[in-house]
Amino acid sequence: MSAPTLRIADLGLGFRTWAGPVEVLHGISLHINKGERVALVGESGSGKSVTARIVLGLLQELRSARISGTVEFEGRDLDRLSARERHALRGTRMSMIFQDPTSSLNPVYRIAPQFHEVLKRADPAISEAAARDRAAALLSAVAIPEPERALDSYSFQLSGGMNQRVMIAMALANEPALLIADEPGTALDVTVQAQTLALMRDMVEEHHTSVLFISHNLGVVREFADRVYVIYKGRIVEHATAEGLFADPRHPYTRALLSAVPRITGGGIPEIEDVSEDYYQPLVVHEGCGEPEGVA
Ligand SMILES: Nc1ncnc2c1ncn2[C@@H]1O[C@H](COP(=O)(O)OP(=O)(O)OP(=O)(O)O)[C@@H](O)[C@H]1O
Repeated sequence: MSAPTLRIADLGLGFRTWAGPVEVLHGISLHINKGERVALVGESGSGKSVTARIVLGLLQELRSARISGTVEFEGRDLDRLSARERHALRGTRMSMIFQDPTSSLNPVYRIAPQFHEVLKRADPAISEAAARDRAAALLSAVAIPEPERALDSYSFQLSGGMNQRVMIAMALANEPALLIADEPGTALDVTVQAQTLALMRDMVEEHHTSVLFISHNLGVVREFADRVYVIYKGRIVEHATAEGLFADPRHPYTRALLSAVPRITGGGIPEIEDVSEDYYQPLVVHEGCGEPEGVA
């Protein structure tokens, strides 16, 4: 049996800061099998983005960060790879979609040369013409009506929704095994956000891409994810199928989150003000969550 796409075991993270050491992750474990869409959901500052940055191999380069535990990507321990090897994985075997497309599209270049750069990461010899053909096909696949025109545009000439589509097409251009999606669509209006998510779901289903979906938004998680890990202050507190989590939330923190949602608009995650000792209760794992593939 093949290894899971991602397996994180007992991941710890601390930073040295001017005010002294801070511990940010306290032994996180999670896995994503091939083709699974897994959400990491929690309030601001709980440790979602730093987890993603470790998976991408970015925090390993930061001298103030101290990382412990294991991160295996397609069966390979990231710790045993060189910085150059980790760099080579980004944009090829794993890629990232950010909440704001303008942060990953360069306003100074038209879309076509940006696709060329992306495709060159997996195929350094690809010609400009071949890259353009491939990019046009990718843009058609994400339902951009006039791909050739979009390729000759700058990102600021395209609508927010179009830019999201371009970004999804670029992120999937090299057929990554893992897509990390950090709050996709929150910068957009609700209709565009829903379309973007539906498109992303179709694309990853078609290519059996695994997804680590990082979100504040419980409504979106419910729509998109197969399984969910709820994170609270650097600890996973509940692990469930998406269906199980919403039907039967068991950890006090998850319950507080879900009961708070109807009171705010847009399904976003509220800051829970009544912090309770109960939120530090141990991890709750629901039945039916499965094990990482290939692990006895
Ligand atoms: N370079 C750093 N040095 C010190 N502390 C950091 C650093 N990067 C992140 N942190 C801290 O780590 C914690 C987790 O941050 P992280 O960005 O992962 O949160 P998050 O769950 O992604 O929040 P949000 O939803 O707001 O993006 C925060 O308390 C943050 O201040």
